[in-house]
Amino acid sequence: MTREAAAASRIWSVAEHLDDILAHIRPLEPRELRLLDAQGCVLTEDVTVPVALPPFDNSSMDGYVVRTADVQGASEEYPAVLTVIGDLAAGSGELPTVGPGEAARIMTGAPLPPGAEAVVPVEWTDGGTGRRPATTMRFHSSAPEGAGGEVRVHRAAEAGQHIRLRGSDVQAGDLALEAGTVLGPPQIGLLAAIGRSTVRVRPRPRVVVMSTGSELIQPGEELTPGSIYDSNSFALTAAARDAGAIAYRVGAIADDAETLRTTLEDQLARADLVVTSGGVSVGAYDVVKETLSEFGGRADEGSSVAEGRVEFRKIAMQPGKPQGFGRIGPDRTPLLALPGNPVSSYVSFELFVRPAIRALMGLEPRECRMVRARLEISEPLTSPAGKRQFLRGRNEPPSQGEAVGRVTPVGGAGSHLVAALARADALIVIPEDTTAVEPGVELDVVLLGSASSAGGW
Ligand SMILES: Nc1nc2c(c(=O)[nH]1)N[C@H]1C(S)=C(S)[C@@H](COP(=O)(O)OP(=O)(O)OC[C@H]3O[C@@H](n4cnc5c(N)ncnc54)[C@H](O)[C@@H]3O)O[C@H]1N2
Ligand code: MOO
Repeated sequence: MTREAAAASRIWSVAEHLDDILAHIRPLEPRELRLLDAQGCVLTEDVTVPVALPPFDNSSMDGYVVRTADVQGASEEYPAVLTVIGDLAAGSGELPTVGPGEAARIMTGAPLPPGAEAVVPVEWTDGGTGRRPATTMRFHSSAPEGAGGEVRVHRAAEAGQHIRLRGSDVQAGDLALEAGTVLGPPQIGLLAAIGRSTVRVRPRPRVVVMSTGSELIQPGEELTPGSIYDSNSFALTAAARDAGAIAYRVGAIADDAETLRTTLEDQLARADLVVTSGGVSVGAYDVVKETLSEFGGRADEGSSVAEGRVEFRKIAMQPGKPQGFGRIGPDRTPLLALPGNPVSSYVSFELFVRPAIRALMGLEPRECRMVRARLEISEPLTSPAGKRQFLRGRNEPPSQGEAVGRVTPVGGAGSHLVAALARADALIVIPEDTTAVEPGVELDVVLLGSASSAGGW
């Protein structure tokens, strides 16, 4: 038997196919990116703090800076009466010295002037009005003569009260973020706070999504007899973005080997990963299989994948049985060829493409949002022997007192059921050796897409 024939007759498990894909994917080389372009990416450098945060002692309240001795024992009945010598706003440069019997108005974040020992919030004073305790402050002037007048302080303050000390967040030389950190919003905020404008990360992979099939019409155009709208290129591009990639959608390519080959050659220039849909089963027009089995192939020894060819396999799963994987072109760009049935291609994305994108980003590829749930059905279900079945379902988390949640199938097992897929938020996993499932049985459930990252409020 030829190697191709042997490969074609072998049935791969879901795990074997994924293992093979991941064994042939290396994380992308790190690059220096601007902060917002690095969102969701893995940091590849240890980032140290160049200057302390906060960079200077500053007020945590709008109020007055005082010397503690001046306000000792102060009360509403016997207020401490202080002369106001100026205004300090956040960003103030020149600072007046606060002497005995003096105070300066200060805003949150403004630097502490010399002589000041504590901040009394404006609510502890009359706000300079000579009346009842104040609730707000009005702008005066940074000039001492403009700030004017007196303030009555109604409460004592301890040294350091309402003051944020220089370096109380991080000190110069501290490790701000360790290599390996995934940059979410707070990490990007910290990098900006310490003055970094760019950072070294593994970039988002560029994923080219191509659907194939002469029957495909782009949404917005007229359907002709026998044609259908190309939905896979949209679903897969959206899924690639959802997984963190920069995704390029290439509209449907006709079932023509030459067109497919030249389009692929063009697209390889901007691809870290290529995803195709359709043309991988045994039909007469399955050009993806025909074209890619040969694409960039070399006659040397080793596996097809190492040679820069795409190998087509049968996976013990439903939907998603026919799959192709290989590395093509001069850079040996990984390519996953997914089956054309819309549910099959989307399920294949979640099982194989999402981990591949994560691997390229340097993230843990197999991080799977899996929960256990009890199956809510009225009649027993059957499942094909020897295949792992992924039924679409709606998942409900456990109610109070329940150990596991519930999952209800949506639509049937048919891999053309896009409307049911759009109502689903989970895949119900029926193991290979299970051919019948009873109501109430507990099963693994894969939570789909970004729905799974919702916080547990
Ligand atoms: N004799 C056999 N026939 C089939 C087998 C088999 O083993 N023996 N496998 C079936 C399975 S399982 C699947 S899955 C499909 C895979 O087919 P292809 O990857 O070759 O895909 P196509 O034939 O191109 O299309 C299948 C189906 O999906 C529709 N489609 C394709 N692309 C899109 C798109 N971009 N948007 C929306 N819908 C799309 C297409 O019109 C077909 O209806 O093969 C089975 N057959
Ligand atoms: O992938 Mo087919 O069963 O996977 O429709």
